[in-house]
Amino acid sequence: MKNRPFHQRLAFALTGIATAWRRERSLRVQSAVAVVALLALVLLRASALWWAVVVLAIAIVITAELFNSALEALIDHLHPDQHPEVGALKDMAAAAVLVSSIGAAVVGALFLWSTF
Ligand SMILES: Nc1ncnc2c1ncn2[C@@H]1O[C@H](COP(=O)(O)OP(=O)(O)OP(=O)(O)O)[C@@H](O)[C@H]1O
Repeated sequence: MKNRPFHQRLAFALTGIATAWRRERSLRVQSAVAVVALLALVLLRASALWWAVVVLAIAIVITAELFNSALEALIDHLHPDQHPEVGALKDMAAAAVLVSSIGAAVVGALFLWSTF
């Protein structure tokens, strides 16, 4: 059913996060790195602008990982057999996580470089 109330759609999204958290080790590792980055912002008294950039970088990585996980689950469900196109699709989805992670690493390096 379309156009459900906001609280129901929020519950669906939170369930999605919980499912990905249980299934995906990568998401748990990325979240741990994100917590370390946020702690660094607190300890090094980062400016509001750095908070905004780092939080955005974290959100992009987590979002890419959630899409990657959802796409992998969908592909495996619809097409459990081996196929070169399935491999290519999964590799492209994984590339999205890699690109966003490199961007986040650059943001982290620039923050540390500008602080010390
Ligand atoms: N059904 C398939 N057919 C062909 N190649 C596949 C298939 N499933 C996976 N592969 C190939 O094997 C690689 C690893 O696949 P897998 O599903 O384990 O992804 P992963 O990146 O290890 O998953 P995760 O992101 O959860 O760690 C893929 O990148 C892809 O190249």
